[in-house]
Amino acid sequence: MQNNLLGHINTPKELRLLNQKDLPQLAQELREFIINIVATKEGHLGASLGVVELTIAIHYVFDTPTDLLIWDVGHQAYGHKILTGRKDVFHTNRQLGGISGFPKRGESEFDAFGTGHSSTSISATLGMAIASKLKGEDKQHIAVIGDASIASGMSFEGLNHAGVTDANLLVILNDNAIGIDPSVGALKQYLTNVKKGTQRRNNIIKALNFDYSGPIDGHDLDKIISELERLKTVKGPKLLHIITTKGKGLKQAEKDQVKYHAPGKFDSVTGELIAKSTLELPPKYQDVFGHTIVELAKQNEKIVGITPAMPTGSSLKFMMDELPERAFDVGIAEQHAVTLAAGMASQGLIPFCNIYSTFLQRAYDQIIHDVALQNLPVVFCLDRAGLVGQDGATHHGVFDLSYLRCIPNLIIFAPRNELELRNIMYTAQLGLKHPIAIRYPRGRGVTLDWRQPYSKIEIGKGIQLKEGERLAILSIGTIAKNVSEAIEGLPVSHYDIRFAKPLDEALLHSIFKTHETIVTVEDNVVAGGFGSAILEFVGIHNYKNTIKTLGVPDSFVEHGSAEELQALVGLDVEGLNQTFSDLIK
Ligand SMILES: Cc1ncc(C[n+]2csc(CCOP(=O)(O)OP(=O)(O)O)c2C)c(N)n1
Ligand SMILES: CC(=O)[C@@H](O)[C@H](O)COP(=O)(O)O
Ligand SMILES: [Mg+2]
Repeated sequence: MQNNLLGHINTPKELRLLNQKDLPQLAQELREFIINIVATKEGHLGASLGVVELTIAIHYVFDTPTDLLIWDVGHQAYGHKILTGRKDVFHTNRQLGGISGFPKRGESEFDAFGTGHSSTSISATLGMAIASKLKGEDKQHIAVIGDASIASGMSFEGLNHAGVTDANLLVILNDNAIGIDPSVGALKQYLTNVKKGTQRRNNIIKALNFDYSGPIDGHDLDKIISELERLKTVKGPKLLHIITTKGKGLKQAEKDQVKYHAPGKFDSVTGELIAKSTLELPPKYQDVFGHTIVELAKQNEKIVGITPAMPTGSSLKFMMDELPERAFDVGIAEQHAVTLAAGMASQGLIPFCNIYSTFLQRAYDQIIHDVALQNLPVVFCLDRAGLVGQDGATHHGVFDLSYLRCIPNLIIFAPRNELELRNIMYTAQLGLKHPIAIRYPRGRGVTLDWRQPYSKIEIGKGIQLKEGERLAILSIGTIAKNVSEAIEGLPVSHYDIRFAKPLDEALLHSIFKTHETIVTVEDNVVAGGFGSAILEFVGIHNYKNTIKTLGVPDSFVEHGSAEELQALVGLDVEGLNQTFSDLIK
């Protein structure tokens, strides 16, 4: 047997020169390559390990990049990146200045479509197939989508459309029966029945006019290759159902698929996680949310919890474990999650709808039309607000203040620390007359002793944190920590305005009358965000003070650690200190 096949392969063209019998060895080498690098550099692991054979087979059979290949979400595309010219830079994956953790058009001609958010692949690939037809081009269009992502509404919109076209579209359903957390819903049950052969006659995919084949073993290279060769000759929309194991090839990753979705650092030989000491560290905001909702829900039976497919990430899992009948994982279905919450609120329940800030973008009309317009008191908990770090541009939660602030009826609050998060959750469940959005970041807070007695927060009230002269700094949310450190020793005032809406106008009037220069600080884009709200206030009241708005600039911020990215946009302690010091010179 030939040794070190991967070492000689940099492109799919070179891959296609291999003898098919050597491909299992290549699969083994590719797996080891991924494991070795992700073990130290971190990133998504299980999904890429599960599609190693599929990745090789697709590039072996199809003429990529002429044939167009789209990876849904894209967190499983590490093997694809390595086989398409990025092996030597793969160690820079997700790091500042390095390659992206997701497919990206600007990064490679093999990345036919940028992804990161799920369930876009069928629509995008169908669009490409229709474009090829109109342009008279003869090529293949392949979407690879997981069992959790295909259950999303957008995927069904794509399938529904594709089924009445003659588009040359191949959808490969990579069914490993898990998303990040175990897949949920009736479709999961349906797919299980298909696998058991009890659903042969009423095939949903066939009913949508697709040529359905499978299910086949997605780790059997010969089987996949021969099926892909056959499908290449079939006209119209086709769906190949393959069964794989998430984490395939690393024992621990196969066993604990949730943990090894993105495990952090681990031992590449044993697979054991490298434990970080969490002693004496403040809690994650997610865990504060998770424990607090359980505490509150035990006292208030109207409280329900909702997550679209992120129970572990959001820590709603704590409530799902303790109060399973009142906590709902609805799958990758942000739009449904929001309107479901609206329905519940219309009947007197108090839904805490926890959605990552970036994923809530998908449910924008539902927030306006179903929640705010009817003034239903849904409690939105927007996790991962601000710069999230290595997931990069697709995942930063830096738009929410802008996209929410223009919506009537909606209260928008950003806690400065864990206690504020607990207290606003406590306040919200006491009963609000409006919906509220509470935004907080990924990761740890600042307060070790965070389980303190609850106190009610007055809606629309900001607070002064430090008294100074001339310069007033107005911050919102957890960026207050950087501001506090940056102003140590400086004669400036610092206010935590807390509510982007409604603004504390009385406090603002007093600030504008006592300070010449005002600086706003937020970890949201400056366009339309908190600073813009202050500028609107200034315009309405005709203040002549000098105003400076600091935040994320009007461009997409790439990947890197959250600290590096904050520094990049001038929101780190040093950058803020420099700006403030210059202003009081
Ligand atoms: C719109 C959206 N919601 C949620 C997520 C978070 N997310 C990323 S991967 C994933 C699970 C995907 O599961 P599946 O499609 O089965 O792929 P697998 O990881 O099993 O390969 C989720 C929920 C996302 N990327 N996009
Ligand atoms: C691919 C994807 O969308 C998720 O896996 C995301 O990376 C999770 O982010 P957190 O690690 O912040 O939960
Ligand atoms: Mg899956």
